[in-house]
Amino acid sequence: MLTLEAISKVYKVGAFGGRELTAVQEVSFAVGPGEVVSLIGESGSGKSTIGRMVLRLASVTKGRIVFDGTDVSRHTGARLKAYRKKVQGVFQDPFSSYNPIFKADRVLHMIRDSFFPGVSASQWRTKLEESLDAVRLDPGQVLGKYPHQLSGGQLQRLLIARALLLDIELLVADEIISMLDASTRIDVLNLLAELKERGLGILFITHDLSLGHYLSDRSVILRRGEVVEIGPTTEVFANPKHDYTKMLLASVPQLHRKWDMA
Ligand SMILES: Nc1ncnc2c1ncn2[C@@H]1O[C@H](COP(=O)(O)OP(=O)(O)OP(=O)(O)O)[C@@H](O)[C@H]1O
Repeated sequence: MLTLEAISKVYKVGAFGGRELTAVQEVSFAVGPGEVVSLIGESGSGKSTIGRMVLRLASVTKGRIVFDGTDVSRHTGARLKAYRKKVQGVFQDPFSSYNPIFKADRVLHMIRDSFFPGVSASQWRTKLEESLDAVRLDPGQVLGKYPHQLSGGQLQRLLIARALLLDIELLVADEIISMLDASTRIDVLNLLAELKERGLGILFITHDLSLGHYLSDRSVILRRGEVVEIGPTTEVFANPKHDYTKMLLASVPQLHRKWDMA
């Protein structure tokens, strides 16, 4: 479904854009239908830049993003809009995705305006109910409410419902549970697992190895913009080959162990 072929991103930085920063260097991997691929790395390793390139929110400096056999990396206009019907993203901070002066479900109605202008009110209502049902939200509890009246978990689910309105094939989930409390995290992770069962491909971006492990079929370990290790998650976690992966795994806190000051 999605294949990244040696994609690179070079940002112009410094005064007047006089310097270049290579944030992502020749990264290649694939995400298939019903597959969860974790993209794991420390802060600044280039994870979000890759997610933003996949979502076509950042331009691709070099390489190709192939989706269902077509290079989408330079799509614009109607072709980009068609791609975005299939590929959507949800990000870390659910609160920043909402305008506090509008009701939260405005994010859903905006999808109708831009993608389904011809759909009748009753057809839209059915579609809305289906997508809220898929993320296990009760319409009565969330529709007509302002963002501050909803929890972080509800807002994050609403954003996933928004993506589902479009019959997406791939979801880019960029640190979507980092800001949620522990019990809501498991809820959202379980929801992603259900969506995976229905055939949705998920690119799960995280700096947290334990979260990366929970859901994913394959893991891509990123360091300073380059892939250092890639493979089935169980193998990468049980038998890490690269020193950087070993270091990341060693730094995961162990619940049964106390912090050793020595
Ligand atoms: N718009 C931008 N302009 C210039 N440099 C950028 C831009 N966005 C990101 N960078 C730089 O690119 C590198 C990779 O950043 P990116 O946000 O992709 O990393 P990340 O792994 O997602 O980090 P985090 O987990 O902290 O979000 C960093 O050095 C960052 O400073």
